Amino acid sequence: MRTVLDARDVWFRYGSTDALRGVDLRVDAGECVALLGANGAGKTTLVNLATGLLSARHGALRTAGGDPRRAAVRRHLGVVQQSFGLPKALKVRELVTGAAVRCGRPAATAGPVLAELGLGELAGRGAAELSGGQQQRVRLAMALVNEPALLILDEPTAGLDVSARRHFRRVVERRRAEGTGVLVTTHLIEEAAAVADRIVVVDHGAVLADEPPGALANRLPDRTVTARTSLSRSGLNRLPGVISVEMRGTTVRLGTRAPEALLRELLDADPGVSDLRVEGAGLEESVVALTDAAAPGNGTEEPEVAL
Ligand SMILES: Nc1ncnc2c1ncn2[C@@H]1O[C@H](COP(=O)(O)OP(=O)(O)OP(=O)(O)O)[C@@H](O)[C@H]1O
Repeated sequence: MRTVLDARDVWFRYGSTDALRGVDLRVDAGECVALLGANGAGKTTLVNLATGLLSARHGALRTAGGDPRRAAVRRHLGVVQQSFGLPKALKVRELVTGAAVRCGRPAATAGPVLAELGLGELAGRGAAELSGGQQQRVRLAMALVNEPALLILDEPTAGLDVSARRHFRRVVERRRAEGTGVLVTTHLIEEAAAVADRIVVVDHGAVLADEPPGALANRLPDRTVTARTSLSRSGLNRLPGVISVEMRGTTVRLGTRAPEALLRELLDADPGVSDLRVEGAGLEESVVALTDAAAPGNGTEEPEVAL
């Protein structure tokens, strides 16, 4: 299998902030990898390294064709980033045609891509006259028009409605079936699970997990039980069904996949427990679970987790 993104032991620092700390990441042709992390985890920094905007302080990063800092290599990339503003003076057709020509493709390649993305009727409109969702479709058209070996999508469906999101995914899926590798960043577990062959979880610039969605889901909590209790961290960790433990004073948040059984155990272990609440679990609990799992002693020791 051809590799279209290969990052090895990549480190990057802004001033005194280590944004990436020894990241390994690989995307093969025809594969979709989701980079999942909370705000500030390091996703955009990695994307900026993969698109040649930044240079790694240490480590090696190659995309299809070689070093993405070289313009000839970037021609094999398609990138969709919300922060990439569209020149307002240009019309949709000019934007997509321009993207094709800049990558050495005939201007005529724009037509089918505009049609595929439902932009045919908007082709004569100025970028300033488009809705946010329509602008995002234009960005995708510009990214696809050079038939990229690697498509990088940075939070691509943020702000899109359900049907636009579905359409966006279908278009990406089609390219993937044709052999394009896809790297998509998100902070939504559901989004990552819906689109990816593999999910790479990053936190504070380090990779916590790199697994297929099914395998990862079994290790992550889908509910949190919040309570006030006098039980210690190790006591809480020993309760059956506990996947993650966060303590804030006497309030604890327990990640689990079996909330009913855990509630029974908790009430048995501490009859004085109060303020019980069961809610859905999110990325924060997942990161705690993965951090705990990676810690010595499998998280059964007393030290506070770093969150
Ligand atoms: N230009 C910058 N100067 C200094 N620090 C920065 C800069 N850009 C990012 N950082 C820091 O680097 C770390 C990683 O940021 P990055 O933008 O890569 O995260 P992210 O996962 O993309 O977050 P988000 O989901 O909020 O976009 C954070 O601690 C952030 O504060």
